[in-house]
Amino acid sequence: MIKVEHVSKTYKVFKRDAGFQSAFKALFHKEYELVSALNDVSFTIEDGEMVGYIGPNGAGKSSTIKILSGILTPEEGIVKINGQIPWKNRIAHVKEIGVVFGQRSQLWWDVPVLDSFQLLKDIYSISEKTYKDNLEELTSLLNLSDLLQTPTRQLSLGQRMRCEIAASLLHSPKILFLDEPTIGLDAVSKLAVREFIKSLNQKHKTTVILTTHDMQDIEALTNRIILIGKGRVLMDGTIDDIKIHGDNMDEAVANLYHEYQI
Ligand SMILES: Nc1ncnc2c1ncn2[C@@H]1O[C@H](COP(=O)(O)OP(=O)(O)OP(=O)(O)O)[C@@H](O)[C@H]1O
Repeated sequence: MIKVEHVSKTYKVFKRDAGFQSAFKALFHKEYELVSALNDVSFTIEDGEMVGYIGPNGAGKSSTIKILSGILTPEEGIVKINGQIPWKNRIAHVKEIGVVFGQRSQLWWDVPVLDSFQLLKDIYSISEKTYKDNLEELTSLLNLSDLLQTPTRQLSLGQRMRCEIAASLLHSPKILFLDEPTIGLDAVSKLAVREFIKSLNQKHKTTVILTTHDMQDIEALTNRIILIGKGRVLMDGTIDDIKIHGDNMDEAVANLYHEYQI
């Protein structure tokens, strides 16, 4: 179970105007401003749920995922994931979660994908049997057999994303965080990724939290949606609760953003 209670996160940002003069001044006198990313965010997600976490650019989605995965520490509030505090019990926690950031890679760029998988096996202390079984299943479901010997840098975006998803699941995590997993993918690759996530949730009861701007992803995968804007949870409901705001999902979500002025 994921329990998020009254979480707030503020970034301290170094403030500097453009230009040489200002760069020189900044050597002696640094000015900072505070950017509020999350403001009193609370929600609970049960085991095996698939939840869409949506909101406009800068709403606080990635910050939430980073806090849930233990990369960031909030100033206020508490998060418990299967009884553990992500940023405190980091080693135990990372064994429970898989994370895919669509815009970043967790694979080593210059080595064949299989070598990255082997490294992850060692990092996560995955047993020989679990590794073999998972690799076999993921290779077959994500159609990886022709990609495993290829260095990551030579893969197309869609090929890489399938490998990233496999990499995040080698250690059989109970929870999967997906931050824009289909960004930039063509229609065929998007469908393949969606189908895989759906079957993963059905077969292994993996809890999935999905952030995306792609409303087709949301419709295909989730029923529950948490809408966040300007760092606050504005709505926690179903696809139907969203759909009543427009003729289709994109329009409904745009209308909601407009209504909430986010
Ligand atoms: N490392 C950082 N340093 C300073 N400010 C940051 C940092 N990361 C995020 N922010 C700010 O925090 C706020 C929330 O950002 P966040 O990346 O969580 O939003 P998001 O909902 O994931 O956005 P997007 O849909 O554009 O990816 C924004 O105002 C952003 O500018």
